[in-house]
Amino acid sequence: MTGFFNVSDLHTVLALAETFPATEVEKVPLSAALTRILAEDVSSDIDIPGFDRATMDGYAVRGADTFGASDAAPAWLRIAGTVGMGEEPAFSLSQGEAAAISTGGMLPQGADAVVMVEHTDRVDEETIEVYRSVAPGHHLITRGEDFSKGRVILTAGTPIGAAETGLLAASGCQSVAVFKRPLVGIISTGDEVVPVTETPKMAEIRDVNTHTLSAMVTEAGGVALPLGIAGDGEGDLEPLLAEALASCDTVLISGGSSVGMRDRTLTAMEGLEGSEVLVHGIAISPGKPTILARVGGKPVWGLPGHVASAMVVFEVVVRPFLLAASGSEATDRPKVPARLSRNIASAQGRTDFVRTRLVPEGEGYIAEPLPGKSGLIHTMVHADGLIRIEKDTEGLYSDSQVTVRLLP
Ligand SMILES: Nc1nc2c(c(=O)[nH]1)N[C@H]1C(S)=C(S)[C@@H](COP(=O)(O)OP(=O)(O)OC[C@H]3O[C@@H](n4cnc5c(N)ncnc54)[C@H](O)[C@@H]3O)O[C@H]1N2
Ligand code: MOO
Repeated sequence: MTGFFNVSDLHTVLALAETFPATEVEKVPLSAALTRILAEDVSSDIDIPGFDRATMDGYAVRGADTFGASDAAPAWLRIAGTVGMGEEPAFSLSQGEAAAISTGGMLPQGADAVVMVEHTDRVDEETIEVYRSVAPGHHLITRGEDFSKGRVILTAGTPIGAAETGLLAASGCQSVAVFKRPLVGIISTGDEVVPVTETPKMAEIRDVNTHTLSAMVTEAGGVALPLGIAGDGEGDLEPLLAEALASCDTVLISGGSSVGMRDRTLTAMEGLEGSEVLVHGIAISPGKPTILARVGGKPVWGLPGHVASAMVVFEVVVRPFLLAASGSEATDRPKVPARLSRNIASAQGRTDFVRTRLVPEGEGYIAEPLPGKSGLIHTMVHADGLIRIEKDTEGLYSDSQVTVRLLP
């Protein structure tokens, strides 16, 4: 029987991510750029904003003209004009002058501040009283204050969220260069595994992994292509694997990655032309029986069949590869500190990922490890995050401070 001859450390496996190429680049309209990963640096074609702009309704003034102004001793200013929205003022302010302006209006030449309308009174058609002094720069956004022309405003590798979309719009990007979403073929294996459409007979189970893995691929920015269920017989997996490799950037096979008599994933991978098995066994728990092969430059993964193991391996191992392939720089999940509710034992020599619930306690959280076998999906349903226990640690004591990596 084959054994795990060469169990690799997690960091050694993760370092392999950079040996796989990123996906190609495509241009998408700005309206379709949300959640995509920027493939090139973007700079603005204009200063943003392109002019000094009022942030309050009131009067554009020269700040110095208002110094010392108060309710008891207001400053008197002459109204030189009114600024129209979207119009460049055709006049400038001289000493002792003000211009009526609305929020977003362009300051006339000579003005360097805005006084709010509620701090003024109109004496007559030509004159206002100002009751507060305003320093130069007050109540305005200066030209280029958000971004200046030609400066890189977003770098390649940035995930495009709502704010980035707004910035791209402000800088005139109608179409955006993004990495293509990696297409991920997903195959389940096992004579006992039946599709969701069937009621399992005794000794059969419904296919869970196709669905959890598809969801996780989508969440990681990929496109999932479920390809069905392969039986455990000799040659059952090969046609689906060939189909996956012909069309996909990455392939995930769940089940059959261990050392049992019907575990054929490794054999199928080794039988592919030009395949190179890079990993057979990772020093993590759950997830030790994980395989990674390179076939035609593409990663082909054999994930454990146990439902929670497959999810944890995807989260801590496969996801970083997918993000790297999508050009994304952001791989870390948010983490929160928490107080551990009980002792957790851990074997030396492997990195453990403990499924954990978070219970609010005062300003922070208690981390409650979820005991449960890795074949139980409910442990993942109830988990808010994972506690990582390093391989040279024997365990963690109750009440110790831990860091919980949040699951989406
Ligand atoms: N002698 C040993 N046996 C096992 C070891 C070991 O080191 N020595 N490792 C165990 C661990 S840990 C895991 S994890 C599993 C992984 O085994 P496989 O990847 O070969 O997976 P299977 O045997 O095919 O299935 C395991 C389990 O998961 C169920 N399964 C499979 N696919 C699906 C699916 N798509 N949806 C739902 N459930 C699925 C399957 O019915 C089995 O119950 O090996 C241990 N054994
Ligand atoms: O390592 Mo297995 O993946 O515990 O369930």
